[in-house]
Parts: sequence; structure tokens; C-alpha cells
Amino acid sequence: MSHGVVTPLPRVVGPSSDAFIAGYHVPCGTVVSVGVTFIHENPAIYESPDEFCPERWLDGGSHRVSKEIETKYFLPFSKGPRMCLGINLAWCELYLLFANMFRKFEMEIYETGIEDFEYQEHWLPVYRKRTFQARIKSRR
Ligand code: HEM
Repeated sequence: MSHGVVTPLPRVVGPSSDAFIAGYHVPCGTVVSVGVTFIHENPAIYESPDEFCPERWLDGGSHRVSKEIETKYFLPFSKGPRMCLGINLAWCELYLLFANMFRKFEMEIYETGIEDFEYQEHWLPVYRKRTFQARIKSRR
């Protein structure tokens, strides 16, 4: 599973009343946040989250993520009233971009291994290894 946006997406409880979140009393003024990485990488939610498995999103297959999980726990664009305003445009761009990239280029991972994706948990994932590199060749 992709990590999604790895910023805290903070919110402040209020403006004038406390909140109850998952049964916990959270006083007005408290900064709360969702760690998308830890939802997308939670094996209790997504089967084998570390595996590249595009079949999760293909209708009709045995690996298809249930609609309930997708609705509640798929958060690349956040959720709620301040979620991404550009979600529909972003999906159009993603389909166009990836379709064109895979059609026009051959790509292979270059000098990057799974060990480079190890991270320290500080609410957000903090990476300290090499950055991801790829070798790209035009198909023409
Ligand atoms: C893959 C592409 C994109 C991703 C993953 C993404 C993700 C996000 C996320 C996670 C937020 C919520 C931030 C928060 O909760 O504080 C956000 C907010 C926002 N996004 Fe995107 N976004 C994408 C593309 C776009 C595009 C193409 C547009 C506009 C053309 C856009 C416009 C906005 C706006 C205006 C907000 C603020 C909404 C608000 O605060 O009410 N985004 N985006």
C-alpha cells in the first residue's frame, strides 16, 4: 500500500466544545491528527500491506479490498469537510499520467532496495536511507 500523504493533516478540536473520538474524551483546543501511513500499512485493515498488489483495486478479483474498507480506510485524499478539493481532477491526472508513462517508457528500479524504505516512526515515517531511483528508457 502507498503511504499516502505523509504530513500530519492536523485539526483542532472545537471551536467551543469537546469531542469524543473512538470513545476518548478530547478537550476543546486539542490538536488531533491522522497518520495515514499507519492506516494504509495496518495488516488488520489491508492484507499484506507491504506487497505491491494492484489487484486490490480490480473489481471481481479475490484480492479486491471490500467497499467498506475502501470507504472507511483509504485516505490518500484525507476525509471529511477539509479533504482534498481536487480529488476528481487528481484521479483524471493520475490515470492520464500513468497510462502515458507506462506506454512511452520502460522503467526499472536502479540501486534501490527494500532496505531503503525502512523508516523510523515519529508519528510520521522518517526515511534516512537512499532516495528511490529508477532507470528510464524511451520505448521509441
Ligand atoms: C494525487 C494528487 C493529490 C493528492 C494525493 C492530494 C491530497 C490532499 C490531501 C491529503 C489534502 C488534505 C489536507 C488536509 O487534510 O489538511 C488535500 C487538500 C486539498 N487539495 Fe489535494 N491532493 C491532490 C491533488 C489535488 C489537486 C489536483 C487539486 C486542485 C487542482 C487539489 C486541491 C486541494 C485543495 C484546495 C485542498 C484543501 C482543501 C481544504 O482545506 O478545504 N489537490 N489534498
